[in-house]
Amino acid sequence: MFSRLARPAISKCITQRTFTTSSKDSAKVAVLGASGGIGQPLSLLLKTSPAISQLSLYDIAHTPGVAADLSHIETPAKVSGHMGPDELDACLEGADVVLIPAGVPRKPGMTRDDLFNTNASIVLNLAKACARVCPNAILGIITNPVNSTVPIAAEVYKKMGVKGWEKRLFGVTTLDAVRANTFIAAARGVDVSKMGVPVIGGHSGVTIIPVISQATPTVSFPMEERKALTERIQNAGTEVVEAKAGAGSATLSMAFAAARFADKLLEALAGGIEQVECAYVKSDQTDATYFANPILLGKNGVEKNLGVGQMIEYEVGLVSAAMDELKSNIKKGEDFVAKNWS
Ligand SMILES: NC(=O)c1ccc[n+]([C@@H]2O[C@H](COP(=O)([O-])OP(=O)(O)OC[C@H]3O[C@@H](n4cnc5c(N)ncnc54)[C@H](O)[C@@H]3O)[C@@H](O)[C@H]2O)c1
Ligand SMILES: O=C(O)C[C@H](O)C(=O)O
Repeated sequence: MFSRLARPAISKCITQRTFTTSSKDSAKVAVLGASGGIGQPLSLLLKTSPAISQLSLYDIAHTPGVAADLSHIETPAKVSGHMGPDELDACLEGADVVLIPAGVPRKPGMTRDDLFNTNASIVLNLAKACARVCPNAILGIITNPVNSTVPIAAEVYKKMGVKGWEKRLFGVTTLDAVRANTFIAAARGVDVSKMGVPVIGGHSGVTIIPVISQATPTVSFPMEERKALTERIQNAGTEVVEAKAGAGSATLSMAFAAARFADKLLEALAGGIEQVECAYVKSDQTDATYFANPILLGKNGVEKNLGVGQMIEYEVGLVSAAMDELKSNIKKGEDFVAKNWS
């Protein structure tokens, strides 16, 4: 019942930042929403990446200050700050990777879907600019609700005739795996830097599905404890929102997660060692047309979708329970672009 997949290890801590590629492969990375709670610590972590030669920061506010501050750090990446729509194209020109944490976060009592009305149009407009200025860049969307904002960006790319976007568009769900690794390693006293737990599905409530039966190293739990851990991982975002009591949602752990995703992506794009990370992508693995599971990253983005793998009955039930919400979130994003396209 507890079968595991033969696939490269999913978890590698950012503190083990080992790049096999040389600086000549250095990339331009753009962060849209760079002055925010996620944007600032994420930009800090990216500034320390040996794989980045140019860090280009965009926001509607405060970017000159954030860029000036980061530019004093004694690492090679050159930093530029761009503020307001007139400077968006300059930020994106020549970008290899664009990370988008622009948009409003939750307050206590809200669901991620409650952010749709504000964040959908932000992502639509930013995706339009990316499709026009850097259509071949890899796009990593952090803005919630991820289950819907990724389909929004996809519809924009389709409408603007961008080819091959399916390999380059990612919903960044790395934080779910980071949390699963942390909680499960702690529950079993395992070295967290060696823990790898795939988290599949989407990025909200029941659509977050930790596949504990595929954890490496193997861990075993009685069913009650397995359920409790699963629910804690599903509700971890809300745990932070409530603890911050109106001051936003996860920012520091999210910045760590997005930087880890970027590290792996940049290593893979430069032709280094193959990397695996769970991410929410265009998918034919289930009935949902977008689905997160382990992805083999390569020179062009998605090298291979590694699929959901074998699961125990409990986890199969979690996938079934997620389907209605996931499909409706996807449709909501697609319908939004259809109704608001101009
Ligand atoms: N994918 C995940 O796992 C995950 C985790 C945590 C948070 N999030 C989401 O990330 C988003 C950002 O969270 P935060 O805590 O950084 O919020 P924040 O409010 O601290 O920062 C958001 C930033 O976006 C900027 N912004 C707003 N509209 C913009 C636009 N049109 N163009 C460029 N920038 C714009 C704001 O000026 C601000 O600096 C939220 O939607 C949140 O729900 C996702
Ligand atoms: O919970 C949130 O609203 C932010 C983010 O999606 C998270 O999982 O922390």
